[in-house]
Amino acid sequence: MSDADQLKALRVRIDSLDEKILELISDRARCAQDVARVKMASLPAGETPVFYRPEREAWVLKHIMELNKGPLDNEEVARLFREIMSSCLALEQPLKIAYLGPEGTFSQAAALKHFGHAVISQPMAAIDEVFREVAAGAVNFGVVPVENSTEGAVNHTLDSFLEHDMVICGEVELRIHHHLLVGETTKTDRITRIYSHAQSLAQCRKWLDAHYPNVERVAVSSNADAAKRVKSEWNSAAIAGDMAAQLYGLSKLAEKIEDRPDNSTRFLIIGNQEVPPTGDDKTSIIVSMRNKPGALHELLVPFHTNGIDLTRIETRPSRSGKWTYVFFIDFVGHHQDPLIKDVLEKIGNEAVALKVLGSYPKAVL
Ligand SMILES: O=C(O)C(=O)C[C@]1(C(=O)O)C=C[C@@H](O)C=C1
Repeated sequence: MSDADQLKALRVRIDSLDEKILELISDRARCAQDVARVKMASLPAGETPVFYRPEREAWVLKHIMELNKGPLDNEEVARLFREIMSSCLALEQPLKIAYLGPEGTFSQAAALKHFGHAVISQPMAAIDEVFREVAAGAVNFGVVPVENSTEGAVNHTLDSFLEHDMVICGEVELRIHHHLLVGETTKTDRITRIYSHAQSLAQCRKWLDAHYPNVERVAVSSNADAAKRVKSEWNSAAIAGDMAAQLYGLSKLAEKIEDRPDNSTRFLIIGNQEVPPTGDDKTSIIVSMRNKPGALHELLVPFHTNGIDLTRIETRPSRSGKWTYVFFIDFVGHHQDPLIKDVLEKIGNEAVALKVLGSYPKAVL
């Protein structure tokens, strides 16, 4: 067979496989519609069903990854199924998601990674606004950054948890790649100013010291805002990610300029929905202890004696008294697990205040 004939035969095969895939996807979508009907029928009149089920979504994605035999890698296969599930859920209920805007931020990329593209994503001007939109019921969920592997905690997010009653329903981790972006009119040899968010400037500090030591670094409210500014300024550049570059039509003068190649940010999904255990969960709590010597030790002992894996501990001023502090703690397990229940009870007995922010499936993607 000639190359042209081989290509033709392979494309006929691909067409026929696509038809089968389409049939199967449509079948799956009809199943999701039936699921929605069952969820609605099983509720007393007036109550809204819970369509979005993070614990089930985590199971589906993990199951697919376990079954996968290649040639596509696990992450790629899970990403495809993430989008299929996102479209199926949109048939049941289109989710509204608030994120730290403007459009093109890493928070938006995190929201789409977690929920897929079949959601209505709404940019907010500040982290606190994301919390307020969720609390007011104007959106179903919010996506907020909570920690970066290079720069540490995002304090605005931690402080917002002290002011709002919110449930953490999930987490998502995003590898953060920064690029130096310029517009069509930028004179690349005469750059005098580089815009970015303060965290991003910090994440690229060494690269900037080496390549643009004498250029002014200007911190703005977001990377996307930085990208927007360079469009109209011939002597400036921005540090931002792929989404912002695409959105504002900028090109990359230098790629992946973050100082640490593993630079990642963890985001939290906030809402009003308790998530049942999956067997592979994390829990986040806020605790304030009495201001006395050994208070932190006392707090940590029950975790240690029960072999519970702490994944993060952060301290913030409590806002209710001078020199008093609260601890934000993440650990492995679900607050409904008997062992975790026991530990929380012990801590609760010693603490001034203890609040479970939520238990949620560990990030799958
Ligand atoms: O299993 C459910 O409860 C569904 O609604 C179906 C489905 C899916 O497409 O697999 C859709 C949305 C949920 O978040 C979880 C799973």
